Amino acid sequence: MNNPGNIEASFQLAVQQYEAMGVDVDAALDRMRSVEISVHCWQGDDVSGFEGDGGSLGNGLAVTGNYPGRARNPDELRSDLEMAYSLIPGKHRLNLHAMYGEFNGPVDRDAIGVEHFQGWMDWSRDQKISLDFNPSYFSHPKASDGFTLASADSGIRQFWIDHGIACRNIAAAMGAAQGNPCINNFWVPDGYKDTPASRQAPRQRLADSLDKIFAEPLPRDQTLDAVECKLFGIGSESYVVGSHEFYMGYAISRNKVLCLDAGHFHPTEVISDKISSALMYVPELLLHVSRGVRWDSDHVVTYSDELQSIMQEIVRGDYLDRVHIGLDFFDASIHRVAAWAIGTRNALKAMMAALLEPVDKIQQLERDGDLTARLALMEEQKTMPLGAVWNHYCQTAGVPVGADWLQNVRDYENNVTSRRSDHPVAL
Ligand SMILES: C[C@H](O)[C@H](O)[C@@H](O)C(=O)CO
Ligand SMILES: [Mn+2]
Repeated sequence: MNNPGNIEASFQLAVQQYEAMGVDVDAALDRMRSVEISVHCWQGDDVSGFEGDGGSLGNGLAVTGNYPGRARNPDELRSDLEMAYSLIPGKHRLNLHAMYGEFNGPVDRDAIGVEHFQGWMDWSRDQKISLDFNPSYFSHPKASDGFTLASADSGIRQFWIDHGIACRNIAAAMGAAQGNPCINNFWVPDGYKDTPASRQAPRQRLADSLDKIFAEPLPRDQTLDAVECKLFGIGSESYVVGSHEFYMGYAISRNKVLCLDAGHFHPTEVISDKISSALMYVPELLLHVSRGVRWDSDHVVTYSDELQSIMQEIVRGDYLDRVHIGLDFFDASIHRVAAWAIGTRNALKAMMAALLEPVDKIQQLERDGDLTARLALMEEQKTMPLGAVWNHYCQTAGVPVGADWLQNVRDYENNVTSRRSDHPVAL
């Protein structure tokens, strides 16, 4: 257990060190408090959803691990999320997928409505947690050949267009209820395992389907449409219809939010370097902060160089108002609440490090052509006492300091998640 007095004393020393570097720690903490991370619901149940048809995960998504105690219904998922939020400093959002509605019987995806998300909306109001949303274009019989909105079958396309329209209306209702835009992110898995004969035709169909979905303008203070590209998936190794170039062009030409997922590019390609380019041409970005290991493996976000670079880019470019930060990982080999806590705390810690940089100073050095001092100061940043400021931030936010949160998860595991059987429980 961390000692509160030591935490405060370490913080005061850290403030002096940052001040000596020209950094205003109070100002950084003020900005930090306004950073909202959209926590993804799907880490809590291995992307299963609550449609109750026992269908398996498909369309290029794979979750590995069999740690006991996944959430089996919305109440369990909400309970697990509340536990996770209690370990994370600040006020954050929830990113909900359409397959997580409360359906009380078979409701196909083209027929979902706001009523199926009323429970989530009530919960979000009570918890003061804003919602984001996603249509679910996977794990469904009408996506079993790997094609949805880009299908050559007009009936299949229409089904998924109707799903997209239904999801936009749900997202707009969520945004109206919460008083801020619900980001509605479209990830469409369509693609071929092997070399296509026409790369063009599916892309024309995808653009046409999306145009039909987005035909009705919805108030931007209620919902913002985002589109997410991908390089390849399991089973779509040779060709993904919604590639980076496809969605970059689509987002620019249709004034949409572009979603960049850290696991959706070549292994050595980083999204941190795309942020400033994309924001020259699209109004806003959504990030899916993830961690690919050799492929888009959706590992829990660690405090990696790329995570730090992503947050540095957001801060150095002054993009905090134009970049929405969401998470996208799913690991079933460790406790799922711990996965949320580790990944979200790391994302926030990296944001704090970026906010504690002497940005004006290093950018001035760069303008002056003093690249030696620029590198020297950037390197000094790496051993500044970030941990002391982070611990203070956690303590004052009323969440566990250091690794103390792990005991909370252990207690929750003993009292709650370990008592769940592996069999789904009906609502
Ligand atoms: C479940 C999510 O929508 C999904 O992970 C998507 O965002 C993605 O990244 C697919 O690879
Ligand atoms: Mn993603």
